[in-house]
Order: sequence, then C-alpha cells, then structure tokens
Amino acid sequence: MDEDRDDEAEDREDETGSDDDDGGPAGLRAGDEIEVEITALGSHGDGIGEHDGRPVFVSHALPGDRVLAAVDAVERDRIRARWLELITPGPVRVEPPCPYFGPCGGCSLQHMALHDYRGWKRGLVVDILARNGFADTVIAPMIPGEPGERRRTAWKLRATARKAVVGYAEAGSRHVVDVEHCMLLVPELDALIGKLRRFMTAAGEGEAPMAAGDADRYPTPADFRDAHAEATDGGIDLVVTLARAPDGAGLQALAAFAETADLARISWRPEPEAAPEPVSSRGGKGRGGARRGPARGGPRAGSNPMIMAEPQVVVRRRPAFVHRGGVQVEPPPAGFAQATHAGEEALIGFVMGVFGSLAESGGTIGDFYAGSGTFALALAHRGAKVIAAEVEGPALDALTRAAAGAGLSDRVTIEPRDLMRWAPSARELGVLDGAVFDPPRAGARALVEELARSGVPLVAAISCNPVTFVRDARILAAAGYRLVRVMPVDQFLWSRHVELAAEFRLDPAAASARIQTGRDRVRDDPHAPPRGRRPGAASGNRPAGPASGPAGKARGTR
Ligand SMILES: C[S@@+](CC[C@H](N)C(=O)[O-])C[C@H]1O[C@@H](n2cnc3c(N)ncnc32)[C@H](O)[C@@H]1O
Repeated sequence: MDEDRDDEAEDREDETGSDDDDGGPAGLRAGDEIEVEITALGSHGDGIGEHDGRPVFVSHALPGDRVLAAVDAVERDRIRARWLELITPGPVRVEPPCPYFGPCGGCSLQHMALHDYRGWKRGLVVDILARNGFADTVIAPMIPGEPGERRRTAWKLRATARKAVVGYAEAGSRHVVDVEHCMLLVPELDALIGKLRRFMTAAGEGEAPMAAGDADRYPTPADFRDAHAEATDGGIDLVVTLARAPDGAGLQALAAFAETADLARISWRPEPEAAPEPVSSRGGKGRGGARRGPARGGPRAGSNPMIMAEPQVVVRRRPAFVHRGGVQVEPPPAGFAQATHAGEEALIGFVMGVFGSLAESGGTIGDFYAGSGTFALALAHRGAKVIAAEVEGPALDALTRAAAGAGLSDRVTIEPRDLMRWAPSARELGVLDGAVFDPPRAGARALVEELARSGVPLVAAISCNPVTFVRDARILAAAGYRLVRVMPVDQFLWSRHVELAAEFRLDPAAASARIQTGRDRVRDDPHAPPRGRRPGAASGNRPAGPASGPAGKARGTR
C-alpha cells in the first residue's frame, strides 16, 4: 500500500557509504549472475547473503533460500542483486496467500511464514534499540497485525484503452496492478474496490449519470487519479482525486455513487501541486513573508512539499464518525487515522498506561502531532487537561467539535502549530506534567530538543519510523530521560513498516541536577500559568512564538 512504498531513501540508516563503485569483487559487474545463500533478512525485507566477503542484498529472497541472482549494482559496501531463480527454498518460505503478491507492491513479505515474519519485525525494533544504546529497554511482545484489519487505504485509479484500473503501484514502479480484492482490508473496503471500478467503467461507457447528455462527460475514467477510503463507524468515507474539477453532472454522479455504494461521505480534491518557495511580499523569504497566515501547515523549508487541496465534500449521507478513547469524533475527509482499529486501541492503551493516573488526578498533558485527537480525547476523557498541538486546521476543528460534543471543551486547549518549524520552547513545555508526541516519519527532532530541556517528567512517543525514533530517543536519553519500555505494533502487515510506542521517564537525579532550565524556570516565573490550569484560557497565556505557519497545506504524514 502507499505506506509501504514511501520514504525509501529517507530511513535507510544502514545504507551510508553506498556510492557506486567501478571495481567489484573479482571484477563483478552489473548483469553478472551469482548464486547466493541467504542468511538473514534486512530491515527493508531484502534477503542478505555474501559474495566474496561482501554482503549481497537480494530482493524477495528469504533466510535459508539458495538463489540465482543478477547483479544490479556493485557498491562500496554491498552488492545489490535481483532474484532470478530459486535454487533451494529455505524453511521459512511459504505459499503467499494473495494472488497479487509479487507484482503488487502493497505487501513485501507474504511469502514468509507468519511466525517468522513477526519475529523478524519485532527483531527490527530490538536490533535498532540495541545498536543505539537501549539494549536494556524492556520490549513488549509485538501487537500483531491480521488480514482483514486495515481500515484505511489509498488506491491508484487509472484508465487503459480497455478498462478502469483500481489497485496499488508495483514496487519501485509507477505501473498500477489492477486488483479485485485486497485481503489486508476490512471487508467493507475490500468490497468497494469492485464498486469503484464499475463506477469508473460506467463513466467511460456513458452509463453513469455523469455521462448523460454531457458532451464533455466529466469525469471520464482517465480523470480519476486516486482514492482514499476509510471505514468509519458511520460507513465508508471516500475521497477521490480528480484531474479536473467536476461540473454539475460530475458532482451528481459522485453523489449517486455514494448512494449506490452506501458511503457515509464522498469528497473530491484536485491533484496535488508542488509548493512554490515561500516568498515575502517585501522580497524576503519564509517566516516574515506574504504566505504567513493562520496555521494550516504549509511548505516546510528544505522538505519536498506537495500542496494538497482540502477535499470538498460532495455529499455527507451520515456522519463519518469513529470512537477514540470513548469519545466520538468525525475526522475531516482523508484526515489521519491509525491504520487499524486494533493498532489504535493498543496505542491508546499504551498512552493511558503511561499517563492514566496523571490524567485521573487532572494533570496537564501535551499531545503533540495530535491529529483529530486520538490521544488527546482519551486523556481528556480520563480527566487530564490536554494541550493538543497539530498543523492541520481541519483535524483540529474535528477535535474541537468532538471535545465540545463530549463536554470536554474545558479540558482541551487547541494549539494550531507547525511543530517542525516552530516547536514550543522548553520554557513553554515546562508547564506540562506529561507529553505524548506522534509525528510523521520524519520524527520530532525540533520538539524533542526542547522537551529534553524542559524537565517534563513523563514522555510517551509513538513512532512509525524506528530510525527517527532512535535519533529522537538519544536526544532525550542524553538529557537524563530513561527509555523505560517499548511496545512494537504491526499496523502494516506483511510490509517492512513497524510502529512503536515508548515510555520515557526523567531520571530523578537528572531532574534534581537540572539547573534552572525549562520546568524549574517556569515555576519561578510569576507570569507562567499555574500548573493544573488551562494555559491560554484563564491566564491568557498562550505559548509564545508564532502559532501560525504559511498558508496552504503540505502533507507529510504516514
Ligand atoms: C502520525 S499522525 C498522528 C496523529 C494522531 N496522533 C493520531 O494518532 O491520530 C501525525 C500527525 O502529525 C501532523 N503533522 C505533520 N506535520 C506536522 C507539523 N509540521 N506540525 C504539526 N503537526 C504535523 C499530521 O497532520 C498528523 O495529524
């Protein structure tokens, strides 16, 4: 699925020094064929063997396999090779349960026995922690993923001369594999694949209402780009990306499809555009520039932002609501949701395990990268005062409405904020009794650097990228935070992606040795909001610094 293909380069922490090299071992060149005995599985799911003293990475090969492979690249520290033939299968190899496995880039490890796959995936977390100074950390058994659990997905939509295509991209390619079913998905999402294909096909054949009497017949199958679908408690929430804005007939067709497929809500959005460099009206760049406005995210300096327009709701037949920590919330179309209900429950359970008694005693907890409130609502429901910081305005609007609906408004303070560009300072964070952060794959370095100086005693981290997690964890550890326990979670079954939840406690010795930093300074500050009160409300004290980012909306979430 989309998550399984992104960020290939970003987190290849084990791939430094891999420049191409002319001379391979014994003159090995790209295209040469070699036999390799696979002894391990790498963090990207490639089988690893050895040739002439150098590691060889062979895609799709598994430990114990003996394979014939073609060399793709000879690099300074490794050889990359493409699988040609299985000479002898290893003991962990099984028949993949899905007929699309191989061509479809959605899953990469269905051919590995589930037990071994799960051991490998948990081992990724164990290994990276051990290699980064956290060998003593307690690592819980992994919360396993199961087929039929994935409650959100993004399909690629294409049209060929003969048919409409609904599916997933091939690994490392733009080609889309047409699928009838996906066994990862909850049944209602799986059933939507065929309905969506029929809808696109009907558009092409002039059978759909959108085509009736409309010379331009919009949208045609070729205008569909992708679809984001989430199974909510109210029904499916579908967002289609289209190459052009639908006209009246197109909107009617989308509404009719929502009726036929019994969707809760259907929206459309245009294709994303590359963001221009932020330019100041005075000729400067960035922060003081013309794009400054209410916090909605926006292009981040040095990133590769694609501006995603807000989806426009065509019809909302029922509320597309979900329950989070006992509170009902209706996230915005295509808003972030944890990929599986079981995964979300496990993560909320972990966070409540860390902060439960603090919440019950009315402590103040920051939820950073809060989305529409998965943790904030659960914590507030339990009694905490929560400051929820997030860049996406629509997610915060949903969180605000949900808090109001549950009578929790007085416990939830919303903080629209781009946390990568304008992380709250250690001093601002010092009012908190606890903090949870759940960033995108890039991690939360700017926030963590401030947290490390803040003196906040209890911190929970949720991460979808162990590489950026250990980077951030080392910053906290260097400041005296002990990584108490980690819980791996498999929300992306049969992929290389693993999530984790972690608990950090500030070492009492480090806390008492702290000389007038963050928390201590704030306690001494007569203008600081008293602990246990709602910052930004009674005291009027809002965390300093710009709470607004450039206009527009850049997406970079998992
Ligand atoms: C992994 S999601 C977690 C959301 C939420 N904790 C949940 O479990 O539903 C990451 C969140 O970070 C937000 N985000 C991404 N970049 C951000 C930034 N620069 N500043 C603040 N929030 C950001 C996304 O909008 C998204 O809601």
